[in-house]
Amino acid sequence: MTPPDDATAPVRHPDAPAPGELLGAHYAHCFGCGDAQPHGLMLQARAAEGVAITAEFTVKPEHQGAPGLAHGGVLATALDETLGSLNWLLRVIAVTGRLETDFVRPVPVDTVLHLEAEVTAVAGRKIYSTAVGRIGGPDGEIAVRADGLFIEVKVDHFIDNGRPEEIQAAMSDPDQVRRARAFEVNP
Ligand SMILES: CCCCC/C=C\C/C=C\C/C=C\C/C=C\CCCC(=O)SCCNC(=O)CCNC(=O)[C@H](O)C(C)(C)COP(=O)(O)OP(=O)(O)OC[C@H]1O[C@@H](n2cnc3c(N)ncnc32)[C@H](O)[C@@H]1OP(=O)(O)O
Repeated sequence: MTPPDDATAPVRHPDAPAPGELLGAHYAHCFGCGDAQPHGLMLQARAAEGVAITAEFTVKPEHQGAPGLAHGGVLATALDETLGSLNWLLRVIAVTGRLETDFVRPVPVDTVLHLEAEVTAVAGRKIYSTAVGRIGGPDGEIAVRADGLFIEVKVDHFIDNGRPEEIQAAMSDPDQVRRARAFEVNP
C-alpha cells in the first residue's frame, strides 16, 4: 500500500465537480450510493478542495452486525464507496484492488458516519488513497480508517464482466452512458 518511488501527486481534473458539489450516485442500484437500492447505504459524497471528498452515511437497523452496532463489512463498504468516489475528481474509472481497514470504535445504529478521503498518489493505473470516518460530527472521534489501492480500468471492464441484463439496462439509460463516457475522455 506504499506508493512506488515513481508515483506522482494526484491532479484534480479541470472538469471535476466544484468543491461543495454533491457527486450523486454513479449507478442507481449501487449498494453504496444508489438511490434505487433500498437496502443500501445511500452514501452521499461531496467534492472538497484538491483531490478530496467528504461523505455521510447514516447507520440503519438493516446495517447491524451485533445488536445495535454497525456490521464491520458495512463500514468497510462505506469506506470503499467514499474512496471510490474520489476517482470522479480525477475523471478516471477505477475499481478497488485492495482495501485495508482499521475499526477503531464501535458505530451504533442511527449514527451519522462523517467520512473524509483524499488521493495521496498516482502511479500508472494505480491510485492510492486514504479515508477516515468520524462519529459525533465532522470533527468527532475517528471510528474507522482505511487505505485503498484502486486500479484504473476502461468501461469495457463492466461491459465484459457484468451480467447482460444489468449492462443492457445501463447502456439504454442515456444518463448512465453519459456518465460513463465522461470518464473515457480522460486526457
Ligand atoms: C455502460 C455501462 C456503464 C457501467 C459503468 C458505470 C459507472 C462507472 C463510473 C464510475 C464509477 C465511480 C465510482 C465508483 C465508486 C465506488 C465503487 C466501489 C469500488 C468497488 O468496490 S469496485 C468492485 C470490487 N473490485 C473488483 O471487482 C476488482 C476485481 N479485480 C479486477 O478486475 C482486476 O484484478 C483488476 C482490474 C483490479 C486488475 O487487473 P488487470 O489485469 O487490469 O491489471 P493487473 O493485474 O496487471 O494490475 C495492474 C497493476 O495493479 C496492481 N494490482 C492489481 N491488483 C492489485 C491488488 N489487489 N493489490 C495490489 N496491487 C494490485 C498490479 O500489481 C499492477 O501493478 P504494476 O503495474 O506495478 O505491475
